[in-house]
Amino acid sequence: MTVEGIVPGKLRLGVNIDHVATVRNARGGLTPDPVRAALLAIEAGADGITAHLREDRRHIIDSDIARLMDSISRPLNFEMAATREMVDIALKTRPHACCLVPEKREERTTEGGLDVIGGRDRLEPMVGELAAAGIRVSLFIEADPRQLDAARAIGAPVVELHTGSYCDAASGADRDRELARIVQAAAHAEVLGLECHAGHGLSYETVAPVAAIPTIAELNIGHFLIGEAVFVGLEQAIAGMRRRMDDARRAAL
Ligand SMILES: CC(=O)[C@@H](O)[C@H](O)COP(=O)(O)O
Ligand SMILES: NCC(=O)COP(=O)(O)O
Repeated sequence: MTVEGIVPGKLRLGVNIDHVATVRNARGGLTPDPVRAALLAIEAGADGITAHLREDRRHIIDSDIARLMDSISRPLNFEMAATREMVDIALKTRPHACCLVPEKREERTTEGGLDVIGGRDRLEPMVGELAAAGIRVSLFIEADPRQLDAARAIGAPVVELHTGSYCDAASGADRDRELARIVQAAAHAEVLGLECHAGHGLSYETVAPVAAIPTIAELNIGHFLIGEAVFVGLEQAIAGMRRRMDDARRAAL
């Protein structure tokens, strides 16, 4: 299935619009509209849109997903917990892609990767159901080769490496260590034949070394871009990220 916005070999940018909805929900109204943000992001060069429908609907709500499906011309990457409720919503909605992420109501944001090893029996049938519906399934995991092996074993074609520990590292040495884990995991994904994405916490300061990893096909970035957009606008914020990604990838080739 050819999907507009997916060019083989290009490092794609998926813009996560969750936190436009966070601002909207702060007052319970209709603005700022995350769908308008998605349309502007696509105009600014986003290759896809990511939206996380959390169980507690703290930001993206069900009608946002429906309106995104009706409005955007680029692929929707629907982030969701691995629950029956969310699988049923995904099967009804049929987004281009689903990314299964761990979720706890008490967390401020995603705290870690999906435990595919421990949750294999529960995850494998869900991956199968979503894939059978023509949805590209990715698993949001730590940069751990064992989790990649498990993702491959249950038939997920894509993994997204959690870059939070790398982005949040307290020192240069810690950041270098976390980056090395991501580099090794991305290489392992290629050996396994898995498409490799990365995301969480990426910013202008941290994106280049991850974008330089040649086997990574897509970066999903949201919180930093929405924050930057408060000061310079969404188009300029995205253009700045796109430029840093492309410069890093070009320098690495
Ligand atoms: C999985 C991930 O890292 C993010 O895409 C996720 O959406 C983070 O959750 P919040 O957007 O609620 O912070
Ligand atoms: N899966 C990562 C994502 O979609 C965006 O994460 P963040 O940039 O909002 O931390």
